[in-house]
Amino acid sequence: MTVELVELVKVYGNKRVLDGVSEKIESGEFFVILGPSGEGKSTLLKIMAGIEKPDKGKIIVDGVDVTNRPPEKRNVAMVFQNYALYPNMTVRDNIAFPLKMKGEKKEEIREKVEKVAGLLGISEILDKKVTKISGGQQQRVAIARAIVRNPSYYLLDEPLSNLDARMRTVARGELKRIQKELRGTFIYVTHDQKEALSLADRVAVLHAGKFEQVSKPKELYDYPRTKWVAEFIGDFPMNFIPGEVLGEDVEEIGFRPEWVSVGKGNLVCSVEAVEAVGDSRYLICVMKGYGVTILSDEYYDVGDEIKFEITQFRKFKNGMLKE
Ligand SMILES: Nc1ncnc2c1ncn2[C@@H]1O[C@H](COP(=O)(O)OP(=O)(O)OP(=O)(O)O)[C@@H](O)[C@H]1O
Repeated sequence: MTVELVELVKVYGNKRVLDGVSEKIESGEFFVILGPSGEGKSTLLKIMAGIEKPDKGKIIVDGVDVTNRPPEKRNVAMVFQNYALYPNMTVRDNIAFPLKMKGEKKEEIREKVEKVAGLLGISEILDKKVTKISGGQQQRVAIARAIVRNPSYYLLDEPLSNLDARMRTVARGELKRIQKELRGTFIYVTHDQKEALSLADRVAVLHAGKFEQVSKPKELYDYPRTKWVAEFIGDFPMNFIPGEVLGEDVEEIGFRPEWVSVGKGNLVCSVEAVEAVGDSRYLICVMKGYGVTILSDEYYDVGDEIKFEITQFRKFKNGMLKE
């Protein structure tokens, strides 16, 4: 199902949390909404769910205006950060619950629950109480319960945030697989840019009440449309220096820490701090009075002077990519 956001506006008190958000989310797309805390991601998701009403704008699902429909009339699956399972029930009964509420037949329920449990790899624990399974398993039960109704679209609000770092990486891969198998339209909210880049078909960066950029992950990383996006995406922000420092006739030059070749070239900087990540080192340096971070495979120490050249860069003017 396609989900169309049309000029959505939401105001709380005197704060315009959403200030005209528009985008068409395609059927079967894994669409990630990314932004720092407090930018209105959850508000946007709640509007899509029908829990909150927009002050202006519309939500169109497969051509039908659902803006004024309550959640139960939208056939939408929701998985939130603080999913609540029914603690006194088994895994099976938790997953079956929404189907029972709909009055489906016992045999049908059984079939559907077993199918979705297989998809999520929790068939073995169906008859355990949810209080007797791990956090990661509980997370899957919550996802299973949300998807068992075969909804039109899926809304996920940081559903992996309760897992530890390693489990999260595994769970991401699984979620992507499930989405492909279901051919579902997944709309996923996170503040974690790594998560966004690894999961999404397209990422929408929410900033100042608008989608500042909607792009495929690689394009978002390589061609950020604004300086704000360039600094928000990446383990380290993109470096910015005035164009004239490099002899370029443009206001600012932006380059990522890895868009350099260290040990050659005619630029020189001095190392102020070193941050090791795996096999590589981020060298936090000063060049002609400007702070730059560059990635190096070689070992350098604080105080070293190093030569480098920039292998690719982007031009920016007034905070916008100039192309
Ligand atoms: N019901 C409400 N009443 C008043 N203000 C609200 C309400 N819900 C959210 N806000 C405010 O709207 C802004 C956006 O909140 P929202 O939860 O949507 O952000 P978020 O991007 O999801 O952040 P986080 O990642 O921290 O959850 C915040 O400033 C928040 O305080």
